[in-house]
Amino acid sequence: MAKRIDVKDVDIYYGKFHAVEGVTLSVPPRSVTAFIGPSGCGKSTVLRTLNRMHEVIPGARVEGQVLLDGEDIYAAGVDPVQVRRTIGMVFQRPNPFPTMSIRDNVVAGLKLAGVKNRKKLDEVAERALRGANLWTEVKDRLHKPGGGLSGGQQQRLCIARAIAVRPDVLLMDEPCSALDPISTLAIEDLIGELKKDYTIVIVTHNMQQAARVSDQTAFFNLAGVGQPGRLVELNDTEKIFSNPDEKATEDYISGRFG
Ligand SMILES: Nc1ncnc2c1ncn2[C@@H]1O[C@H](COP(=O)(O)OP(=O)(O)OP(=O)(O)O)[C@@H](O)[C@H]1O
Repeated sequence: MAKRIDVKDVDIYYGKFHAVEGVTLSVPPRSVTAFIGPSGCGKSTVLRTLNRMHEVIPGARVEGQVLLDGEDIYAAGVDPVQVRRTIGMVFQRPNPFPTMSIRDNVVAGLKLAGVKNRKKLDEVAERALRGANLWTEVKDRLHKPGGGLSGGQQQRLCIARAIAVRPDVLLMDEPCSALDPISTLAIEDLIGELKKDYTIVIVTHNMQQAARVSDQTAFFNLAGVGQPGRLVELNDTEKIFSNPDEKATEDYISGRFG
């Protein structure tokens, strides 16, 4: 079930380095939000704090609140592993387990959670692969290794793996940057389908992609070298790309900056 995300006054540090300052934003359920901005402004850093993935980086630290349907994911007693199951993530480079079968890749999370029933696992694998628009391409080779698929198929396999555990939110960190244009379009179409069921946040360097897939766009920027990244503007995607409120946004999207 798609849920709403509210980020409230979040600051993010890597050790002593203040990477991101004062970010407040909301992501409605069943919508796509794109994060855009120049390299190093903190897009991936903010994305990772939405499911506590930054905690795997030594020294990374967050101040502020991230609420999932009003519940603070950083509250005492909240299990980060559970948070990451509820808020799934797809990375820049497709990262299936290469020697594991396609079917086992998809249900890896469920198996880890102790689900053993073969029929149930087969059902989930089919549902997730259909959801990721990959079923017809792989249904006759489910027991072949995931590493044998094309890059675009591998990325859809990773999306299937993410949705197999029925998350509420899907985070995507430049999911098409390693893909060719045809595979990119397949993923973009898929994002359009998935937003009927999920809340989606996508980091992208490709502004046309942000314009094509997202409902709202967040533009991040740096005030200067060595300064923390900040959220400059969050608005409807149509407005960001036609008549943004901030001059810095307009300069960036019109190519006068970055
Ligand atoms: N693991 C890390 N350890 C230390 N500093 C980091 C780490 N990851 C990112 N940073 C720093 O935090 C800042 C924000 O980086 P981040 O990767 O979030 O930016 P980004 O906007 O996603 O950039 P890009 O578009 O190039 O991927 C940068 O100054 C970066 O060097």
